[in-house]
Order: sequence, then structure tokens, then C-alpha cells
Amino acid sequence: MLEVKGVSHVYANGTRALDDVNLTIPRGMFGLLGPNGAGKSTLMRTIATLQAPTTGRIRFGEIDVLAEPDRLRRTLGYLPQDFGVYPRVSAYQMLDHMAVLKGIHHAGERRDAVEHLLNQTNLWAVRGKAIAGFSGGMRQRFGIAQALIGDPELIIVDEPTAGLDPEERNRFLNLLAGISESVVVILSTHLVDDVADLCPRMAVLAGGRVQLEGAPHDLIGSIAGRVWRRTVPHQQLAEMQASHEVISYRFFAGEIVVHVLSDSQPEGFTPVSGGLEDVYFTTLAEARRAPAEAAA
Ligand SMILES: Nc1ncnc2c1ncn2[C@@H]1O[C@H](COP(=O)(O)OP(=O)(O)OP(=O)(O)O)[C@@H](O)[C@H]1O
Repeated sequence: MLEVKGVSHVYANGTRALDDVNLTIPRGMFGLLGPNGAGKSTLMRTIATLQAPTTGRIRFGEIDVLAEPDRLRRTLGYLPQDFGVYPRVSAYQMLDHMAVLKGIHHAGERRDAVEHLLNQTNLWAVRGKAIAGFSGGMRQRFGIAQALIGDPELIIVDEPTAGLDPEERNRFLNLLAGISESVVVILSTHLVDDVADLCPRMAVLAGGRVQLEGAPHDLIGSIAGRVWRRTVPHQQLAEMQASHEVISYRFFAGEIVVHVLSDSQPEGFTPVSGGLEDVYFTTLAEARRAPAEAAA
């Protein structure tokens, strides 16, 4: 279990990227959902001991993460949002090298581990090819292979499916789901579907604060009977936004499908069985409104 308590982070330029974040993350897949700039990467890097928070505490089981970063690193697998450079060495060589860095010094043990990871991530056939020539999906699968070296108990993946085509995305998410049973996996993403498909627990981060936490199923239940939809010509959108609590809208066949939140049925609207996307957009709308109301 990972416990994040009262974690705040203020960057040197004064940006408060995390503001009193409290989370309890059990074994299994945990979705951390939030829009661009929400603070997800800052939180992921902080848990991964790559940067220290301004205040707060983090525990992973017996480990005091901020006081014993090396101890955490030995049991951590981290797939950052961006590796930056991709080396011209083969996937096999790179994994072998990284396994040495992770402390697997026995050659036979290392060979077994590297071969197992290449098979697990479906990269065996391309093990001799340079990573620099890999497609986006292959790179992400390589990223998971390197994160899994040494059987980590805490795995952090930061926006892993951005830019993947649907088939590669599925392959990647299935791979993650397969490893998440006995370890803590934190999946940071701005894609609601990634969380809805896979995560038994989740939180929404926005403006550096945890806005919502729970099981997707329960959170969807919490908005049941309060989400309504109506299709309108796009000229009417501004009017709709002024008169209703619009949580989302999308263009469809030349018109706009509007979803609104309301305790009773607004005129001209039909009920929708809300999904996680409605929960997410409702949460973001409320998060945006809170500072505006406080200022007023
Ligand atoms: N090194 C830095 N110096 C100053 N501000 C930063 C730094 N890194 C991030 N920020 C700011 O902190 C806030 C949170 O950024 P962060 O990258 O953690 O968000 P995110 O949720 O991961 O966003 P994205 O989905 O766009 O990656 C943003 O306002 C960002 O501009």
C-alpha cells in the first residue's frame, strides 16, 4: 500500500503544482486522471523519488520514501512520460544493461530475466533491433519491459498510451492489467477510457488537488439520475452554457450533443446513464467553479 500524506510542491517560479495531496493506493491498478497541468507528472516524479516535495510524507509499506529513497528505488519500476532519447542499441542489449544497473549481476539470472521480459512484452521477435527504430507502441512496450526489471512492487506509468493506435493501446493496457494483481500500479493519464477499462480504484487530480477518489463504479453511481442530454444546433451552445450546467459537449453530424448536470429533468432533455467521462467532466467543472466562487 502506498500512502501519500499532505504532499505539496511549489516550483522555484512559484507554481504550486501539488496542493495538500492525500491518497491511499492499494495493490492493483490505480488510475490517476487529470487534465494537462493538473500536477500528475509532478506527483509521479515525487513518488518515484526524482524530486522532493516542498512538504508532506510518502510511505510504501515499510518504506519511508522521502527518508529512504534508495530503498524505494530498489522496488520501483518507472515508465516516464518521455524517455527523451532512444538509443541505437538493441532492445536486448539495453535491457541487459539496465538489469546490471538494477543489481542483477549473475549473467545466467540476467539472461533469464531479460528473455522473460522480452517475451512478456511481445518484443522477442525484435530483440536485436535498435530501440531508436521502434514504433511508438514498441517503445512503450520496451518502456514497460525496463520498468519490470527486478520484479518491482511499485510500478508507475505516466501517460503511457498517448499517441498509440487503438490496437497498440489495447495490447499495452492488457499487458499492464496482467501484471497489476500482486503489485501497486499507478497509471497516470488524461484518458478516461484507460481508467474506466482497467482500474478498480481511481482519483481525479486538477489544479494540484485531489478532487475525487474512489471506485469508478461507485463514482458513476453518484451521478446516476443527474445527467441529461440534448442535441442542439451549434449556435445554441453559448445559450445552453448560460442557462444550464453543461459538463460536456461534442460535435455530432453537424450538431452538438450537450450533457448537463441537474437534479431534475431540464425541459427538452432526455436522461443519460452517465459514464466515467461524465463523472470526470463534472468533477473538472466543479473544480473550476470552486476558485471562482472563492474569489467572488
Ligand atoms: N520544472 C517546472 N518548473 C516550473 N513549473 C513547472 C515545472 N514542471 C511543471 N510545472 C508546472 O506545474 C504544473 C503541473 O505540471 P505537471 O507536469 O505536473 O502536470 P501534468 O498533470 O503532468 O500535465 P501534463 O498532462 O500536461 O503532462 C503546471 O502548471 C506546470 O506548468
